Amino acid sequence: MPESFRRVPAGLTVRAPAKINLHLGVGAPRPDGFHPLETVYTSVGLYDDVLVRPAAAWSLGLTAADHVDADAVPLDDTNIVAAAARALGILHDRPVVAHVEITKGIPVAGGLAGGSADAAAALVALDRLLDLETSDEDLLHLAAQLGSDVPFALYGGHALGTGRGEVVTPLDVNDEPLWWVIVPSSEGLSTPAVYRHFDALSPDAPAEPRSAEHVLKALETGSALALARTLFNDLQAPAIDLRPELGTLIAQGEEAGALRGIVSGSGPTVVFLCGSADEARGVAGALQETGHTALVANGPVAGAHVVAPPTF
Ligand SMILES: C[C@@](CO)(OP(=O)(O)O)[C@H](O)COP(=O)(O)OP(=O)(O)OC[C@H]1O[C@@H](n2ccc(N)nc2=O)[C@H](O)[C@@H]1O
Ligand SMILES: Nc1ncnc2c1ncn2[C@@H]1O[C@H](COP(=O)(O)OP(=O)(O)O)[C@@H](O)[C@H]1O
Repeated sequence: MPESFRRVPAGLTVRAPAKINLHLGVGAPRPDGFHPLETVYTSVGLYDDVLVRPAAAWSLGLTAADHVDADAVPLDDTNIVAAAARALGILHDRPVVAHVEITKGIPVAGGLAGGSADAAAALVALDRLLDLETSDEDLLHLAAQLGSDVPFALYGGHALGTGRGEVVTPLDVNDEPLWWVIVPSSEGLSTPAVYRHFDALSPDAPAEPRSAEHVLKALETGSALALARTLFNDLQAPAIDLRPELGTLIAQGEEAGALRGIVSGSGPTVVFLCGSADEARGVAGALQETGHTALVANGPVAGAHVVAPPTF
């Protein structure tokens, strides 16, 4: 083929999902300030996309869905995507620059790990764009440096999280789709603030976090009802103490037919596990009638993955 017909790929898009903690056991803070966790992550079909294009200098743009507060996302060096680019640059000892466009479907500061999804997507996208050939081991290591939830966003599926959440073991369990109704709040909650409130409310928290055994057993059965009975979140009490209306919302969704409602991670998003797609649509409709944003999604879904072929 003549050289003039060879085209250089102009960009690619990597998609990464939101997470829900099916179990979130939190222990007393460690000497480094982080809390030891035993958590079961699951990924759900609510996504952020990260598009990267070759560029001579770094630039970052954002487009957001209606239910996402775009103003809450910094576009300067403090964006976690910029931190991901710096971390890759340090590893490979070269500048990592690109034009990056984030398209956010995951609510900000919602307990759904949206920033972590962006970081994971950016690691994969920039690695591909610049042909860095970063090993999986190095990608996971960089992900853990960027945030406790970032390694899981690379994996997706169902997984056990230990350490401060960054030690991720994929779970080979029943992959029957689970149907969720996701209800974001108009204002986010700060993760560190919710952990601090956990410490204030639970001064005698045991060093070892509560085991995830019940959720793990329920996941093996593939029964949404069995799983609903075992959902557990140690950060729910502090999140509801900070935002009492979340308790009312949980009761409202359960009355509307959800098997169970629970605060997602550090909140304030509330997620409802439903028995089927139809039941999820019914619960979402009932909550929408009372003025809530209610999104239907299923999972588990894949972690960070390329969705668009290179554009020419
Ligand atoms: C609570 C969880 C549950 O999955 O998720 P979100 O609900 O925020 O999405 C996670 O632990 C959030 O993980 P992530 O948001 O990546 O946290 P990081 O950036 O690592 O840490 C932010 C801050 O949260 C607190 N933190 C985080 C993780 C942990 N195991 N113990 C902590 O005490 C610390 O104050 C830390 O400075
Ligand atoms: N790409 C990003 N997307 C969202 N938030 C970001 C991003 N980069 C930095 N942030 C900051 O991180 C904070 C936590 O964001 P997020 O990951 O959405 O929360 P959570 O862990 O509760 O899901 C935000 O309030 C924002 O200030």
